[in-house]
Amino acid sequence: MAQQTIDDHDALPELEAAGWLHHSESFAETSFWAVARRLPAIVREALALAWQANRVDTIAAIAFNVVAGVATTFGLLATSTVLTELFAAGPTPDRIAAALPALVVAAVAVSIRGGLTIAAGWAQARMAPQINYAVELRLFGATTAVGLAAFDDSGFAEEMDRAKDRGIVEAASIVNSSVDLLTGLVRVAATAAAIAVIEPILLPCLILAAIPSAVTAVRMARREYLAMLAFIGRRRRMWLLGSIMANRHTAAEVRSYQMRDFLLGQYERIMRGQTAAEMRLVRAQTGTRTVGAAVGGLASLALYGVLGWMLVDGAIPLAAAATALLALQAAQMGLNTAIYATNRLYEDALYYGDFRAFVDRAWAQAPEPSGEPASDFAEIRLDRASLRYPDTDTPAVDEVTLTVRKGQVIALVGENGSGKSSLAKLLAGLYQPTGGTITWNGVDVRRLDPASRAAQVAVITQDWWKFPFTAHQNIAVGRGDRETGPTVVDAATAALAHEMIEELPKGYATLLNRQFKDGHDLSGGQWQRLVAARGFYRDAALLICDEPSSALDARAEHAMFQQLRRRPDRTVVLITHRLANVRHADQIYVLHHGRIVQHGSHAELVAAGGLYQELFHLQASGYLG
Ligand SMILES: Nc1ncnc2c1ncn2[C@@H]1O[C@H](COP(=O)(O)OP(=O)(O)OP(=O)(O)O)[C@@H](O)[C@H]1O
Repeated sequence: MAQQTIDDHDALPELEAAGWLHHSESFAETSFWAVARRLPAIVREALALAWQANRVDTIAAIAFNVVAGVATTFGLLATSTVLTELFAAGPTPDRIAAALPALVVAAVAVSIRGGLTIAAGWAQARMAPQINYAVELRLFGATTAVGLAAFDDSGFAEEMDRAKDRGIVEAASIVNSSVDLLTGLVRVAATAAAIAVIEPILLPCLILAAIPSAVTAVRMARREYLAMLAFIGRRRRMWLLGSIMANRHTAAEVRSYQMRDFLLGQYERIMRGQTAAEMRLVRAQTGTRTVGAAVGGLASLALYGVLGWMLVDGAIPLAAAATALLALQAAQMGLNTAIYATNRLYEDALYYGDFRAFVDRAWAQAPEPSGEPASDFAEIRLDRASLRYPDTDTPAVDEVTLTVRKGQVIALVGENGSGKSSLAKLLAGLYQPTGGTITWNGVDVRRLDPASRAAQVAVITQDWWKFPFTAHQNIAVGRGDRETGPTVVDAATAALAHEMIEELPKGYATLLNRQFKDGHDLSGGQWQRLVAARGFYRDAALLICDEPSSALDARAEHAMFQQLRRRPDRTVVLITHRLANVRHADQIYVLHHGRIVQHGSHAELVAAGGLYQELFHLQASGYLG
């Protein structure tokens, strides 16, 4: 038989662009003119952003640039007077003496312009950190508010990455580019004013000469952005592979399964495609730049040709022609600044647009903070409640009807994938049902304020995260606003975690992450005790425990289930595969393919026969001789 390789099974399928990206693509396909039309709105938006960050700096950056522009006009006009006086007939000392006042004005104007430009740059540079501050808070405010269901959309994670990686940076950048654009335009206007005074016909020629550069700049920005969209799937895959190959948590598995060749091979294959695509982009951009520069050069040549022709023709005196030349050069520099800023602004605005769209969409998927406050928990009832995840054919929870009352211990059991965790998430309010209803003390949960309901629920999840906080913080985050109730030590003691924490190098103050100095890691079971302590610390009326003992040793498991016994003021919903631990539950629900197929007490279910009895006997037989 031929040897099978991992690639035979397409181990890493292509990562397709997600649905969330479509909006950005259609925007990116807009034309040059559409962009030009959008430009004022982008600038307005950038200024609003700057205004929110710091009004004084915003006003300073704009005002200093405008006044510097006015100084430029005066400088040029003064230069024109200087040249006229110098080129006039008469003895040289007289000519110099006549030019002197204008020379002083020109020198003062240049000094003022230089000083103001530095001051404007200072104000502009101050804005970036302040904008970053505001925008980062805005992003993470949204990512933490969005409902859990949003994370089931593959595009959400992708767009979140982009908003985080590029969107934040671009916010400060669009402000910068907008101020640069204004600066460039002010310079052009200032020099144009001087040109208009000296020789108006040169003005339209100047504008015509600038068109090739503008078109080139926008073309290049569009192509860059579209390429980024096309690259994103590949880059994401490279990032995923890179994080497997250079990660402390994966290092052991990568070595024990000897995955090195496979991972490097996959990386190389993707990298090859990516490198080729980036080279193609560089070639295309250089082509566009070359054509743009050639056409732009010819246009400038034509402009100077017009000036030369006017001079030869006697339509313009020599002094005016010399000043016009200076003004044209200054105007072209201003135009270049403006065009370069437009180019950056266009590209940055595309990224920033993604960021904004992401934040808006995330907020649209955040639970409404309105609704009536949830009264103290007495009963939660599911009536034919279903949960179907996006893009799945079958519901994970299928028309489940059950009631959980205060003081009860309820168990959910069933084989892998039968829907236990999904049902627990519905009970916890992490998802809204996609069918049927859920009522909390008789009120439809959709009418309740989500935060007041969540405050009464604690979930000890199956797939917890190792938060890089201290041991104390890892427990205390269970309820950040604790005023009464158990202390962190009480909760740790209940979860059999206290002694283990005391033995850490800095006890409760030990940082639980090896990637930082003096950081420490825990074993799987030790982490699980800490996670349970967090759940106990939350001290909620409805405690949902999803496989809380999967990594615990026999003693810790025993202690854990002692803690989970019936208490009149608390309700426990317990998910476990170790059926010995659910014997004392008031009601056991057996799930299969998302449906409740049996329910009753342990004795009733064992006596009834069926799935529960089968699973229980299978497990029990392991303990018998
Ligand atoms: N976020 C999700 N998106 C899409 N499908 C999901 C998601 N989470 C779970 N599922 C699917 O829903 C079904 C039920 O999963 P669930 O995690 O609720 O099962 P479970 O009974 O808790 O399993 P286990 O005993 O293995 O923990 C499974 O088919 C699973 O693949």
